[in-house]
Amino acid sequence: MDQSIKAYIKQLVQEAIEQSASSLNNLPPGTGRKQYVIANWKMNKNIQETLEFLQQLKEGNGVEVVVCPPAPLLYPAKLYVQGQKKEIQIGAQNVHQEDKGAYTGETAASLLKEIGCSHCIIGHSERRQYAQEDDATVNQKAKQALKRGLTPVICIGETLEQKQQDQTEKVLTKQILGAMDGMDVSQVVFAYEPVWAIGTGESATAAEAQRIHGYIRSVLEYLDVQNAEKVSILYGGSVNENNAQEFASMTDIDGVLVGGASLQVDSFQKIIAVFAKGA
Ligand SMILES: O=C[C@H](O)COP(=O)(O)O
Repeated sequence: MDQSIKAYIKQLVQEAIEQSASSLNNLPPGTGRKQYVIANWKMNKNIQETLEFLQQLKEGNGVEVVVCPPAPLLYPAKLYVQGQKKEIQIGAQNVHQEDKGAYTGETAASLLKEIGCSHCIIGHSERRQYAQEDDATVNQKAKQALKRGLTPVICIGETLEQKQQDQTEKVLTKQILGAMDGMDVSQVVFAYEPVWAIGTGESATAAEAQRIHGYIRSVLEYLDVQNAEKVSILYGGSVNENNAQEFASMTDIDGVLVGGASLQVDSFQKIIAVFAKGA
């Protein structure tokens, strides 16, 4: 990273720390930005469970509700919500970066679009860990998703070790600059998911998350000062019906990406209701 970027990032970190105190003063959430509640089911649920869940799930009342089931369930899920005329969107958990070809086991963005997906999660920490996806791959996948009309939900976040070594801002900056290379920031959604908070029951505090979201927005401003304010930045990591309200009250937290608590329709619906109040 060249020296001028390093100096700029240092300044951003300082500003984000200073701003975090003022942004905690109960400012209204998400100044006009879309509010999202996204379910990432990971490798859970079968067809019957999916349809039962979607049958019970109500619309978002101004919140963008996106359900991301495993790949084989995307099409039945889409057909079901379409048949019910429900404003619930269906998103994929992954996409391949190439248009088509000899990529066994992969799914093309064009096919996801054809079956009615609206969004695609990209760069989830589990993909980074188990499928060795790096920032360059995330960038290629996000470009491919956009090319085919899917909104990328780009996941970033530090590990526990990186947090303990005070590397959070540095790691996030690298992930953001890598993911956004040659891209228009206004076209994507970001999800800040600290790896240490995923599936552990130990979420970031809302204040911590707000400070980091403010920092992420500062880096987006560095890339595109005009559009950074429009980008929805979601928090993910042990969100549940009990802590959702605290996250929703933060000015730079524009929704949540929910794993475990999205598997039960009741708890997921309660999280949606929290964000619908502010939407
Ligand atoms: O994509 C969702 C995240 O990995 C969060 O999962 P979790 O809510 O089970 O911690």
